[in-house]
Amino acid sequence: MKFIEARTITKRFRKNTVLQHISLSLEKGKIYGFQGINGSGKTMLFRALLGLIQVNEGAIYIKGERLQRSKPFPVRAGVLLENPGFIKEFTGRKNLQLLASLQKDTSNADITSLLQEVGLQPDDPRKVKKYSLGMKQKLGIAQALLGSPEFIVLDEPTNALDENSLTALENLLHAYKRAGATLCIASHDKAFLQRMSDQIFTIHEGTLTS
Ligand SMILES: Nc1ncnc2c1ncn2[C@@H]1O[C@H](COP(=O)(O)OP(=O)(O)OP(=O)(O)O)[C@@H](O)[C@H]1O
Repeated sequence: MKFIEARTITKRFRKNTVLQHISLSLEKGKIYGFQGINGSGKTMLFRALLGLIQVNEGAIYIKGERLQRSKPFPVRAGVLLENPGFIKEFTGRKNLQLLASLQKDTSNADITSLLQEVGLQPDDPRKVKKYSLGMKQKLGIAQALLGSPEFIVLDEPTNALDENSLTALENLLHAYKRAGATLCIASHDKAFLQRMSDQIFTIHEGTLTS
């Protein structure tokens, strides 16, 4: 069974068609790259696959189950979309602890290792409002990976990362893949996408090609 299947989905905002008859089929334990110019529809496609927007036509299936607004999302998903939400008055750890409290099976030790894995100091006393851009990006990635989700969606995860942090991110994402996660990654960094992806899709004006 496919992990995710989109069958001829179309999304329109009034007369503007932002996704056009997109079909795709994603397998478990693979990394899929998405490239395309600004405004081509990458984020919109991610929102649709996550059930965050309702499509006008077509359907999306996760592990064979049709996505429906009335039902909870069928698998645990971790998401980094533009402008991740943090509570800026809290430390990075406290932000993750808050999220983890919604998940029964994420311990403090898990949070410590995750912070280390993304390249943040687990006991950094600074509040997030004092974080640099790259640190916020790392915390956003940690939020997406918290609780080892089966489905990981990352929009521009390399933004603001230095060279060493980029290498660490690549290793980390490969580890999640080896553990069986399915990843969708949008990036303007072609070399990064080439290194990471089992398959790369290109989106152009809401239409998908591979
Ligand atoms: N809420 C909205 N209402 C109407 N149109 C929208 C809305 N959000 C995005 N769009 C339009 O949908 C299209 C696709 O946008 P999307 O954010 O998916 O692009 P993208 O490929 O992720 O771009 P970027 O590389 O800049 O992140 C664009 O034409 C955009 O203007």
